[in-house]
Amino acid sequence: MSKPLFADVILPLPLRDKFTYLVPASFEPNMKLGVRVIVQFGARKYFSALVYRLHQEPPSGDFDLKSIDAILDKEPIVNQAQIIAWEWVADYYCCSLGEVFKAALPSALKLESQSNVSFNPHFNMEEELTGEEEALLLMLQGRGQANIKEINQFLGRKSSYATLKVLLEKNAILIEERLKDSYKPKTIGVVKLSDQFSTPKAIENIFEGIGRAKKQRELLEYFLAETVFSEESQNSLTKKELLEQTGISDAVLKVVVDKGILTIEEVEIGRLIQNHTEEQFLYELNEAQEKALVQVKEGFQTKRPVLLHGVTSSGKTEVYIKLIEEVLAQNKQVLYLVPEIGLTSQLNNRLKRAFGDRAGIYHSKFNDAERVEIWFNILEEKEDAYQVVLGARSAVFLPFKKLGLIIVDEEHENSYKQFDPAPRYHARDMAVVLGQIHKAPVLLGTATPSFESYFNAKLKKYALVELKERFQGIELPEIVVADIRKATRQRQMKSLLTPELYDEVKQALEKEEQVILFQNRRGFAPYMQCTSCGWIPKCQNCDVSLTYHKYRSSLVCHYCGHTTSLPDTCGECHSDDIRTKGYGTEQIEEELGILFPEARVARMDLDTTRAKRSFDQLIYKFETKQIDILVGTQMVTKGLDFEHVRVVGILNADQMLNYPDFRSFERSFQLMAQVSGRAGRKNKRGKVVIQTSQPTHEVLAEVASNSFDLLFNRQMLERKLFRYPPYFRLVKIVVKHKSRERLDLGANQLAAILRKLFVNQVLGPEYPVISRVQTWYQKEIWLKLDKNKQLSPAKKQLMDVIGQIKGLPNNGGLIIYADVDPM
Ligand SMILES: Nc1ncnc2c1ncn2[C@@H]1O[C@H](COP(=O)(O)OP(=O)(O)OP(=O)(O)O)[C@@H](O)[C@H]1O
Ligand SMILES: [Zn+2]
Repeated sequence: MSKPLFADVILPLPLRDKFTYLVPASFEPNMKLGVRVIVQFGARKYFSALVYRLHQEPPSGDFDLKSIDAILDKEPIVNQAQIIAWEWVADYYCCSLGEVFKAALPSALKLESQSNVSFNPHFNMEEELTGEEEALLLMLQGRGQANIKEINQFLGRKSSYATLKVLLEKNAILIEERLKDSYKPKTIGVVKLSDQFSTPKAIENIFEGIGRAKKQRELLEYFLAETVFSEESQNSLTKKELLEQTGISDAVLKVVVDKGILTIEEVEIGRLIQNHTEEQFLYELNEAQEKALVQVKEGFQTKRPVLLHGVTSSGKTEVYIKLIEEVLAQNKQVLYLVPEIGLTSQLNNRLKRAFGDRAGIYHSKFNDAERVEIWFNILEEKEDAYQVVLGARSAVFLPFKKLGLIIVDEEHENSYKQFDPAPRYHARDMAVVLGQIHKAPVLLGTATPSFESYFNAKLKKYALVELKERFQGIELPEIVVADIRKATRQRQMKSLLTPELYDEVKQALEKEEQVILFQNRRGFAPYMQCTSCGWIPKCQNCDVSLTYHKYRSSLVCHYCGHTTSLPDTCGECHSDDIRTKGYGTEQIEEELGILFPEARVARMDLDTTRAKRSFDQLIYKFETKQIDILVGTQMVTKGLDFEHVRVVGILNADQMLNYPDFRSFERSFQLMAQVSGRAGRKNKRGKVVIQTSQPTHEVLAEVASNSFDLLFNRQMLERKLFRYPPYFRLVKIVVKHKSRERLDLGANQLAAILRKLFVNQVLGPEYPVISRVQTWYQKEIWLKLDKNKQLSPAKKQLMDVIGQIKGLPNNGGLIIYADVDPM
């Protein structure tokens, strides 16, 4: 007898280990790395797990070794390069492979015990069944589908898996129904003559069956005229065309079908081939771009990532497009990352113009079926697979096989970092790793580099290429700093606008030019306050004030969504004089309507862009000048390319500059330079007005003179002194508990052990700016690790300590996780 085979599988759980199962002998021939299997875990739970390793070493320990219950895939659904990347993510970001697995796969490819079970329509009814099996099948047939819990209830058992397994083997049910269901290929109805009318002779008698039914006759006549009697003599019409052209109802067609004259067949069509786009043209690069292109390629030769630092509107995108063209010519794939979904539609149009249907988008707002289809297209290298994938963060997990180039646009953006849940990965850094795995060049592009990347360039870990001029040689916008306090003192404020900004907006409108106004607060007012006692309405679940949203006339928590109506009286002193404080985008929009009644104003923030296409619609309207002034949060700042924007206003720079974080100056600079960069991109120089009550702030002077190096050098001294990135590596350890006392206890225990191990590299525990979110109190401990020392052992120690603390009695209900390179 041959030795038994074992499979180590990855379960979609935050557990650190791999789990070993026995492969039943009958499964052995079909067992492969990278296929999904159904396994039992714990007493009652079933999961789809991924086969990670196959071997013949029996696991040690005398526990009850379970077998694999079913194999879900014929072929692997992930490739080897992906697994290597996952291992890196799990190791570097201190999480389990299971968590990476969970994040990487479109959810339709993960089924858990909630999965739906349904009756298999192809089931052979002659098959012998027990009474219970039959009852269950009847139930499934009647209801269409049921989840495992419902089936347990139906059978009156804790676990019905044994029964399901038998039915699965008999081909009576589909467990992967949720997968099949959402991944069902899209079909269209095609109408044909039924077989008995396949000869011309038979057609002569075709109307006999119709009799005098007028509508049926009309329908059939049209069908015949367009098919057998037409010049092209095609043999079918789509149902849609037939009904639309004749204006006859579906019911009439059904009668003709029931009479056995016509048949309708459902034919699969690719879901993604929606609008075909022809490749049109590529722009010729100008001299500066051409030079940058050559330098980028030289950088690639050295096998290092290249940082392309080009001012806003210098034409970086066109340089990328040229590079992509060359990679496609070698028949390789390109991954083009952008920090936000909102950016994909403008860019996609530019890519389609150059590469037609070879370019396409992938991101998390797509529905499951679309994502699965893209996944398999790429995995199986199908004909209509995108060769250029434009995507947000999650696109790094696609099953690429032959990546020839990775572009990370706006590489400085924080939204590349996943905040919650694990894996808390940074897509830019993962792109660099993917580049190593695939031996593919990596290009990071931005007008305002992150300090991390710029530092890497200074250390020659990255090659640096610069583009210092705007395309067409238009000067960068003129930046004016406007003093809010002075204007208020002199009573010159026009509502929320300083006279400087008001005048610029007014002039722009007169000349039919466009304006962007930026304020990083949505809602009407960030908070309300009682004028007599100072009381501020706060969220019941979080330690934050509630934001006033006027259009909903309610107070909303931006951390947990908790919504309440407006208070009539103060919660403390019962005074009825409660006023709004500060202002968000909603208020600016309203005020502009009063200041410039003739202007068309629109707002772009989370509240106005929830619907799937709303963002694209706003951009389209602004592009086509149906909007004069666009008010928005950071959504308006990045990457967008508009022709007619002349004026950009930053309503309040103080909030950014005063934010308590070691990166706040770096971020303020990036944000202000980026939003300014939307002005004067074509034809004429733009103008930017920054409103502030600290007009002499050095960061503002640096933004105004576009002195990135000045800011960088100054800030880097501080980073070194206070041991912050990019000199040191940070790990933030977040501890949460519903009880404040238990949190304090657990956090202190953890910090004490960490101090023993890491001595003076430990900071905290401390409450972060917001000490309670969604009813959880939270504290943070920070590790500052030496970059030149091995990180892996330190992280392993850390994870061990975390496990140890969680396991202590009294620490139930404590959540602890590590966030490596927190943003
Ligand atoms: N060689 C070229 N020929 C024609 N048009 C060009 C060329 N290069 C750039 N442009 C146009 O100039 C504008 C700005 O270029 P692009 O959007 O590529 O700049 P960018 O450097 O990516 O800017 P940002 O950093 O602000 O996103 C675009 O409308 C682009 O189409
Ligand atoms: Zn809240």
